[in-house]
Amino acid sequence: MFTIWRHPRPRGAEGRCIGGRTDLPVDPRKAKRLAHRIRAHARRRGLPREVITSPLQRAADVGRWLKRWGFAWRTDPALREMDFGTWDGKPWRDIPQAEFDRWLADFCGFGFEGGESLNALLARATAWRPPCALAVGHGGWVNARAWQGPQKPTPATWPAPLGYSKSFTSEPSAA
Ligand SMILES: Cc1cc2ncn([C@H]3O[C@H](COP(=O)(O)O)[C@@H](O)[C@H]3O)c2cc1C
Repeated sequence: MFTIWRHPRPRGAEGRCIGGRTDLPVDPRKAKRLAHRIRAHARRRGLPREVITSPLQRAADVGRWLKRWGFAWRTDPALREMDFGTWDGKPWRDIPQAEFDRWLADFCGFGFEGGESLNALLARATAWRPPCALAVGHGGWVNARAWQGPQKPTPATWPAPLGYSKSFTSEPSAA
């Protein structure tokens, strides 16, 4: 079993398509606050002081605080948010409606011009093996890990992301 937190609210995300290619900063006080909560979570449950995070700073900065407090911290690119390709970082309003409609028409297979399809994210998140009980990552990744199917996600069934700094506990996927 492992618990993954979504990173704190980053700076500059409003109205933009922010994915695995856009490395937004996070307020150090917010990163420290989440790190405190993760440390308390580990202490309450007697968990090893070990954490793994996405390499993107909005998640990694939480790992850096925990490292200062004696945790073993490492990053794993497999925890990155979905790569939205040429859309990544752009204001949603700047993405042509026709392109957006192409995505909605092929929600899981659409590749975002040089990015990663939702199918690929689902495969990546499902296959991930937790090396420790504590992780910090991203909203889309957590949704992909939590997706139970059997149907493939659609624009109507894809859930809203976990709130910033909120957690999800997942059973290790049975191999
Ligand atoms: C299919 C899909 C649709 C999304 N729409 C937004 N996000 C995701 O990408 C953004 C960045 O996530 P974070 O802030 O946690 O790094 C958020 O809007 C989140 O919901 C999506 C992710 C996926 C996979």
